[in-house]
Amino acid sequence: MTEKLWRDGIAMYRTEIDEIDKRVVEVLASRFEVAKKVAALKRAWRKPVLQRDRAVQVERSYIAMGERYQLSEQFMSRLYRLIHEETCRMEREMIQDECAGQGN
Ligand SMILES: C=C(O[C@@H]1C=C(C(=O)O)C=C[C@H]1O)C(=O)O
Repeated sequence: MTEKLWRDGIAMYRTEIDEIDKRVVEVLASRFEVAKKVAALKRAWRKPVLQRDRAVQVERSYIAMGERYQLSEQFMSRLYRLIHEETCRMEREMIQDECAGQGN
């Protein structure tokens, strides 16, 4: 094995990882875009940002999806909670912005 084989091999895999990461960020951004629409609906209907039952249901579904790919329950749970926390933060920010815009 020469050093060049290592460098070519790792470079190839890292390019692959970089492309996948780009897709991960794009998918996350599109999820947050939908959450902005949810926030607009909640604002109109005066509903709370945090919907605990739904969050529990989605977390379970993350864990179940992860199982199919041998991803640990702990990882899937932490991943969803992180996404959920940021989604709620963004929804609240958006709802507050709209309130400010309407002079409330
Ligand atoms: C997107 C929503 O708002 C919040 C965010 C959720 C999520 O990111 O999965 C789930 C429930 C809510 O706490 C929603 O109510 O569906």
